[in-house]
Amino acid sequence: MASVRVALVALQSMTAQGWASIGVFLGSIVVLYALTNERSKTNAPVVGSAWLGGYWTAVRATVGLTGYLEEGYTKYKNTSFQVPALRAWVTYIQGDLLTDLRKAKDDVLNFDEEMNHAAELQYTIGTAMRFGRKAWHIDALRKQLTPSLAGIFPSVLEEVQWGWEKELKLPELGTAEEGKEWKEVKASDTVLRCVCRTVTRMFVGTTLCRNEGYLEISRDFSGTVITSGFMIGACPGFMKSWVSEWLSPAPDAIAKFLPYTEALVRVREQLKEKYGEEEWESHKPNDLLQWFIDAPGGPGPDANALNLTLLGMNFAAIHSSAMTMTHVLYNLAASPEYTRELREEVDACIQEKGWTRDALDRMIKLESFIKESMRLTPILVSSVGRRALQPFTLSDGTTLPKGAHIYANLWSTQRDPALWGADAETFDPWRFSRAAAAGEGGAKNLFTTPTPEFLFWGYGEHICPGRFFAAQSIKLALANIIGNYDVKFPEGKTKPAPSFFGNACVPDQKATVLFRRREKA
Ligand code: HEM
Repeated sequence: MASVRVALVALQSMTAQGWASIGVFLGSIVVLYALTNERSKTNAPVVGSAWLGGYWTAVRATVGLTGYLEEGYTKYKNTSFQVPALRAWVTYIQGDLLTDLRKAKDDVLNFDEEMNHAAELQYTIGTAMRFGRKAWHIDALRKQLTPSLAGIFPSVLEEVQWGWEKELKLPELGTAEEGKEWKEVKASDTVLRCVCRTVTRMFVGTTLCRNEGYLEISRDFSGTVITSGFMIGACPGFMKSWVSEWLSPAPDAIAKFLPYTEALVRVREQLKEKYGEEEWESHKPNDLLQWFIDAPGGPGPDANALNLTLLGMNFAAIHSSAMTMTHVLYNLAASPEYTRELREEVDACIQEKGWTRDALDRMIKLESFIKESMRLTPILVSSVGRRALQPFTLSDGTTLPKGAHIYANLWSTQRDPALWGADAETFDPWRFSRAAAAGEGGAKNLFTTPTPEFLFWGYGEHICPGRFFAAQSIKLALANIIGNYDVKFPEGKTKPAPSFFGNACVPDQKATVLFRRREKA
């Protein structure tokens, strides 16, 4: 309050000269903004207003991009349109134009450059960690992680079950504490903590996935990168490097993470020497760090390079999975009628196959429920972001100059009645399991299959390589919740609406849900 009072007094005593200086400063920011962003403008129609170089629309789109996406989708179906953002003009495509985006190679429409620009990675993380430059780490995810999903299933299961027990700390049923068995927890925090444990177990194994210090750095890192990237992105180009001096989370996180990575690598090298090359093969850990060390073309046991790449992977994996899972958990807590049906399926599969991957694969309704949540509450409202490295013309005649930014309109596509039926806006949990049971759609019903209608994981060459792991972990965590706990919203509360920030669709960060142990017959 005191600082507000000081500010008010300062404003009241401001001279005409003071006001003029503030006006000139703000005006220069808008002019600089307009001049810098003009370069990314295309000849596509503008949705919103080009007034003040688009600055006003850009400010409004920061928390209301979906409104512009819907307007553009309705007006320009199958063609492109553009909306200004604080960091640049962005061209959105939809419908048939997705084929252009899928076919374009990186030397024309580039993934890395767009990710670096969107999250200002060169300022927030540093150039050494730029997202997709080292293809060896993507190869490791595709060639090692996905085929290892069955092998790592028992450890992921153990971490999921241990993590939820640890975070919820529920009293046993029938103990003195009975009657207080419902426990209220902040949903987004609890999910983030559990997801971080699971991801860390897969990344570096058991040594660190229960180390609270390590988990804290992992959790905080991506969140800080995202928020500081947004703030830096909103500044005119000449200020970015200066602002990032204050905001970049990279140096701190890299320094804190390094001793852990060094210790892990050192122990592995010592063990390798002890066992000898041949025996090491059957003893070495089955985790991401080891796949990175062994990756052809990778850095080998260079702890500095591995440290940066692991942090980059944290950035890609943790908040994306946690936000997705929180959206799904809200849908679950909001619908006890669906939980009953899901529980029947989970119980039947576990009874027949135990807690195995086979059982999980048979939970078709659960997968449908999760996919429906991903469809209506995705974590990004536009995806498949690319930056033009050279001029490129889309098949509707839109010309992208060098430096232009292009995205697929995920939000409107995933809720278009022409693609999903008249009830496109309704949460229909069995939409995909029903189609599968009717023999319609085949693999299109799976929650990991990208299609031009389901852009949740991206599309084309850079489709998320972690999606099979992410989807399996989320499904497993949900099956664990349904099988072992009851969950609902507190009395009088319903599912909270997400909030929108830039391109992100963020599940409510404050809402609570109630958990209790499930009473089993
Ligand atoms: C629900 C969780 C996740 C979501 C929604 C998600 C979504 C995405 C999306 C939309 C892209 C861009 C694709 C494109 O532009 O076409 C992407 C790329 C990527 N994702 Fe994920 N992701 C998730 C989890 C993960 C996990 C768990 C990992 C690692 C284990 C991961 C690693 C990556 C990497 C490395 C890329 C860059 C691919 C490249 O450079 O070609 N993601 N993800």
